[in-house]
Amino acid sequence: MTGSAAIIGGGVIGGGWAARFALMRWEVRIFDPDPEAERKIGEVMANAARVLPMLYEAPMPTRGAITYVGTVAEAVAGADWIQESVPERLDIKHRVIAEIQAACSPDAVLASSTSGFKPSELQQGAARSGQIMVAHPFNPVYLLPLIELVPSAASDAAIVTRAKEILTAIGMYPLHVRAEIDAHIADRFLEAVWREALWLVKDGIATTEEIDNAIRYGFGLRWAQMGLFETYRVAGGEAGMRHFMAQFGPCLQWPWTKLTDVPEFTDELVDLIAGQSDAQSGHMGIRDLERLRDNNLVAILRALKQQGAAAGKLILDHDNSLRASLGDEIPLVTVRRVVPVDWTDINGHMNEGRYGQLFSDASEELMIHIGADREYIAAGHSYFTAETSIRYLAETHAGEDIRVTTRVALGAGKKLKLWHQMHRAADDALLATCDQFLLHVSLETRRSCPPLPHVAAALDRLAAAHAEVTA
Ligand SMILES: NC(=O)C1=CN([C@@H]2O[C@H](COP(=O)(O)OP(=O)(O)OC[C@H]3O[C@@H](n4cnc5c(N)ncnc54)[C@H](O)[C@@H]3O)[C@@H](O)[C@H]2O)C=CC1
Ligand SMILES: C[N+](C)(C)CC(=O)CC(=O)[O-]
Repeated sequence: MTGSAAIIGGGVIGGGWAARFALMRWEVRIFDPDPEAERKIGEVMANAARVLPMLYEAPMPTRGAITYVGTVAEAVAGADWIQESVPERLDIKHRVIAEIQAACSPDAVLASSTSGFKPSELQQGAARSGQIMVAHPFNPVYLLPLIELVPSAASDAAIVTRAKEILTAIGMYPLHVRAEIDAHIADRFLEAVWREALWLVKDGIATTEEIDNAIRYGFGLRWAQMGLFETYRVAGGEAGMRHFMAQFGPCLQWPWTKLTDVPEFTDELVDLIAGQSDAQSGHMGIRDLERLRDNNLVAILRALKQQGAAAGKLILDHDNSLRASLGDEIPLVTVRRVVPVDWTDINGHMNEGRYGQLFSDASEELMIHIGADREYIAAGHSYFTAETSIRYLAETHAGEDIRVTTRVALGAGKKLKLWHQMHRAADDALLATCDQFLLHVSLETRRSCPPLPHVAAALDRLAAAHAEVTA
């Protein structure tokens, strides 16, 4: 699914939305009065274009065009999705929504990135409340899939359903917040943690760095994969959640929490926190920190994807939906993808083991093409690799767009010989070649045997076509 998106307000969050939509093939128009907006969004886009494709094994869709326009009306005319990401002030949001509704289609989704306002507050005085809802993202919007989708009672159910479909199609996870509440679900949670952290710094119990370490070396890792309740269920041992609550429930009466009590945000507290934060991370620029954060997120998300867990499961499903079946071009393009950060080694280039993986992926794609697919394997037949010879011809780096092409050099009886070539998309440089010999096997006897007739016939056709071109 694709369409056109209007981004109103192109700061940290609007820029992230623009990148997410454009990288998923949407045409994007942006309005932001800041004369620096184009430069800033360009930098967000560069970050996003480097890392988002690393989450996928499938080739990314063709990138949608991004256009900067001079008025809200130009941005929203004909747009299917309008994302308001102006500063967190209700008066500004009301003014901007009025301007948007004067020029947009009544059927368009009009979503706000607001961290705290309820949709009914945004709808006050609106020309058409039905199309307005909250779609609250998380920074960086181009990597983190969660969107808190919050309609009010006045929101149009059909438009909300469409909003969910669009978000899913661009790889996001719309969490439908059923009852509107200030700061939705996740920001209430973040605020609670933030308040406790402020107290701990103010009272001199911990520094900003010690608090960050308390999160990232421990429970922060658990939260990314199981969240809060599932984590605690496991912590209850064999007796599960009931036992956990019996043991820890009463503690809430103890002085363990100051959550209802807000520390005064004095200049002194701001100086204390800002000073500690400078001491902790001031040696790195914001862009360096963003890069570090993005690389770590890619590695975590890819690990979760490998396990089919939490946000990784979502990316896996989205990846599968982006996969296209092979055409009949010669040679066949069997892999088209971006090299992820977690594939590099101590030399800063792609580890040699990953070449093997890529050529193996290419063979699997070819197997699917000739009918030796999952069903065929489930029925007890497959190909095993017997010999591989790889030549590494040039360095390959994280973030590079690569493709593998495959020719059938021999397809006779149980023998299959493939010739793979790996190229960098940017300059067509030949990066590596692979000579691979496979044998058709019975998964029952684990011994070689001829393929079933339909696979043999498909292989014959492909081998003949490839031989013709090579001759
Ligand atoms: N920064 C964050 O971590 C998150 C922020 N949000 C929400 O996203 C919204 C935007 O926040 P940020 O991007 O952080 O702010 P920001 O300050 O980075 O960006 C706001 C942008 O709006 C532009 N702007 C101001 N008036 C405008 C107008 N009348 N029309 C169009 N553009 C206008 C500004 O020039 C600026 O580029 C807020 O509602 C915020 O609560 C949501 C999730 C996370
Ligand atoms: C601090 N914040 C309220 C703007 C945070 C968010 O809204 C979500 C996030 O990305 O942490």
